[in-house]
Amino acid sequence: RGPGFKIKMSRDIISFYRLIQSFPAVKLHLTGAVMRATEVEFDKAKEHLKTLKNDPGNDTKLRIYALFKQATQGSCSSPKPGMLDFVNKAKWEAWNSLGNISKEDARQKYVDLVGTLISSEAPIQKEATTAGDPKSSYQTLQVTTENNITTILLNRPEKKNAISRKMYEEIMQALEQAGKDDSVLTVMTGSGDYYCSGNDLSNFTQVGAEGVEKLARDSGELLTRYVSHFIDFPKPLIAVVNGPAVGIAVTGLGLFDVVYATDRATFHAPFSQLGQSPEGCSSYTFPKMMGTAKANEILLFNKKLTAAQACDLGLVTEVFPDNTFQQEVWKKLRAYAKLPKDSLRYSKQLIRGMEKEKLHAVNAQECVRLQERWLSEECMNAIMSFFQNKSKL
Ligand SMILES: CCCCCC/C=C/C(=O)SCCNC(=O)CCNC(=O)[C@H](O)C(C)(C)COP(=O)(O)OP(=O)(O)OC[C@H]1O[C@@H](n2cnc3c(N)ncnc32)[C@H](O)[C@@H]1OP(=O)(O)O
Repeated sequence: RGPGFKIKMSRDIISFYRLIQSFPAVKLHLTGAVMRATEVEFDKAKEHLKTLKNDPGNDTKLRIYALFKQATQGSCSSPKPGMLDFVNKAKWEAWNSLGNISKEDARQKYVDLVGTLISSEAPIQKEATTAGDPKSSYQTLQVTTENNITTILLNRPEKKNAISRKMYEEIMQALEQAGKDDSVLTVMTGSGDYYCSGNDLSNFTQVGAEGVEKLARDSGELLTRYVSHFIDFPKPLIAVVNGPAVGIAVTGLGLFDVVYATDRATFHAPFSQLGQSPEGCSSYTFPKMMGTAKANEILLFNKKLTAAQACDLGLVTEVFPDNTFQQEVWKKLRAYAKLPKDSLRYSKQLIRGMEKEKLHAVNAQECVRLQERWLSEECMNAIMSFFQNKSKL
């Protein structure tokens, strides 16, 4: 058996490429211009294989493996591995299935197969660098994909990442893209010292000619759509809470799958102080998560939680010291992002699926109540106070 047999079949394409590289050097006894050219192509194909971005799947990997073995060692003559040695048996079968095809034929097929894989990726690479790529056109966010993780960075640090109307729209757009892209995990985090100070209160000061009723209706519609994007998000969604969180940035956490927080973070949902009522499905998720009595202190009486308290109540998964927060969290996330993508998606859908209908109903009900609240004197006074610098949370 060659050294490649030590490697598990389920590893990604990079591991697979290492497997191929670890084989003994190819010794070809070929003569003549045409055959030497094929040898050069074969070496080039090995190099090209390194540049593949997407895992071509186990069947193709087995085919590449078999062609490589046939091209370099000839027909398979090793004994068939035992029934329970699944990985080596699959490799042996792939190689053996090539029968007596010549080394030259196998080499040519290897070159052709790698060429097909590379060219099938070419349009995707081109698309990702197009100037009009929506990922690079956000005004209030920075969206990046690296190590199988798409990160949505709330990027209005000068306003403590308060969510303007533009930002609501851009977050929805970023979630739609992240839900469809090749990443395994999606992360939301904040730039600067805050995670997010919640709704930008100036959203309520831009009253058009059609009056405040229209503004309240539009805001209700916007909020319903916004929260729905979290309810329906198809893959694991993780909040990296890098600092204080306020309002909808707290209530929406019940719709994330994992929440990591720095010990500097606080969690504050000051609805009654603002003359408003809960949103982000928190009127359902918070009592369910922590019990009604604990939820009431937060949602009715504006109790601000420390990160440790939020963790005890189940709103936060784990708290980290601020000085090692980023390092520890990202190390964890990079490891999670190596897990099989589809398995994570389907598992999330099983965990959340039964609740979706209920969550949409709660969202709709909360938004109807808020439309009424935004027109109330209590709410208008609170917003005026903030902008007259009379009140801060
Ligand atoms: C379309 C409608 C959907 C509605 C959804 C329903 C959602 C509800 C909620 O989210 S309710 C929660 C709303 N948030 C707040 O009430 C927070 C208000 N902000 C504050 O109390 C404070 O700014 C603070 C405690 C977050 C931070 O205080 P401090 O550290 O002293 O910083 P500054 O106050 O100086 O803030 C810097 C700068 O940012 C502006 N800013 C901060 N948060 C908001 C905000 N939520 N809305 C608008 N602007 C905000 C602040 O005014 C300062 O701006 P300036 O430098 O003065 O221009």
